[in-house]
Amino acid sequence: MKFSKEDIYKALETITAPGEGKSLVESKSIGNVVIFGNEVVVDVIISNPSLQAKKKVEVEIIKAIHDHVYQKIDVKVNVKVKVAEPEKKQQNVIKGKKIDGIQNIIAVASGKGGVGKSTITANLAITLSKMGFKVGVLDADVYGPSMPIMFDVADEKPIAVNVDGRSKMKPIENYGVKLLSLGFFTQPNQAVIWRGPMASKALNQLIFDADWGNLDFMLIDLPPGTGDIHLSIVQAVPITGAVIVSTPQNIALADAKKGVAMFEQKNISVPVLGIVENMSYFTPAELPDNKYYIFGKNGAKNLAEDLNTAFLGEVPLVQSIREGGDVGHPVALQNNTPLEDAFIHLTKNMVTQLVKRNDSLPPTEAVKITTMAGCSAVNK
Ligand SMILES: Nc1ncnc2c1ncn2[C@@H]1O[C@H](COP(=O)(O)OP(=O)(O)OP(=O)(O)O)[C@@H](O)[C@H]1O
Repeated sequence: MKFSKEDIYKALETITAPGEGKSLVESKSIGNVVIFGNEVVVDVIISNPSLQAKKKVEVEIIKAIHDHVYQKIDVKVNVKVKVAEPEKKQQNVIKGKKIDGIQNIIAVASGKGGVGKSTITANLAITLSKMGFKVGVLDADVYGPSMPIMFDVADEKPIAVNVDGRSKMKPIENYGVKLLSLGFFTQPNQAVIWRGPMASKALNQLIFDADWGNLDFMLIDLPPGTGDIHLSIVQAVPITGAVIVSTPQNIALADAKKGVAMFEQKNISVPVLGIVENMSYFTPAELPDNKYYIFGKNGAKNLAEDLNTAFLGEVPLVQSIREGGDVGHPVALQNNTPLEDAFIHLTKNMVTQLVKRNDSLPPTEAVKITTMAGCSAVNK
């Protein structure tokens, strides 16, 4: 049976592009169609990153070609996820005032709430500190600042110190990490309603009116979502790169994709260092060789591949991670355990991506951390 590209395109016209109300052809979702004898390869680009959406479009394409052209065609479908193309020139521009003494600022974000962004931030910070870096954490999660509990300093209050004739807030320090959080200034049972400008003013004070000293890394734990606060922070602070945390679950991945798109937007242009998959699988203590993929398998890994960003690593769903956070003793403080290893792996990958990013940045816009390349943490 002979058939042409036109026959294939006609068949593809019968399929509606998800969320577009037009056919795959009309919405320009078909990247390419190649025919090799009895084999047809279709490249399709969709905007929904979930595995279900990819599978659905693949099945529809195969069926349409079989129904409308010929039953026995061997159809191969390559599904790619559409990413908002960052403008090449803009990508390396770091916005905001440089903060003296702070070398690299990393925003940790998630699209969806409750995926473990704060847990990952706390453990990354502790791992960086164990590797010998000077680390600070700014808890900017205005909706639920949890860092004071995770660092076991919930009852502390930052004091004012005099720095060069100016009064500044002194971060609280524990586990080798300096910490400031909006949580230090609110009552634990008080529901504070922050308006965007008010929250960003408070956060600006925690950044610029604080005595952070010299830091290799400041990690900013952002609130979940892609809102007002994020915009205020990225405009005020020269963020070196963003780390996106997601679980492998479809709804979390869809939100993580929005998070990546937010940082890559033309007027934000914060380089995304990569994606961390949290709660990748569960292993019961009594069956240490079994892995249960409760939220789905490899979702964040696939998303990272689709979005052409680095996959930084996976962290399992483990009771001790939750307990460690709740009692103020994060698991990264452990020595010689699989969980310590997981966070070391994650942290090394993040630093490696950061070094790559800084290498490609003009020297005036980002302070290179390649001076720390001698540190065993850096995989160059
Ligand atoms: N890998 C994990 N294994 C077990 N529990 C986890 C893991 N990661 C996070 N948790 C637990 O899940 C809950 C939510 O985590 P966390 O507060 O870090 O999420 P978040 O994304 O920062 O939430 P928020 O939306 O409030 O910012 C916490 O109780 C935490 O201890």
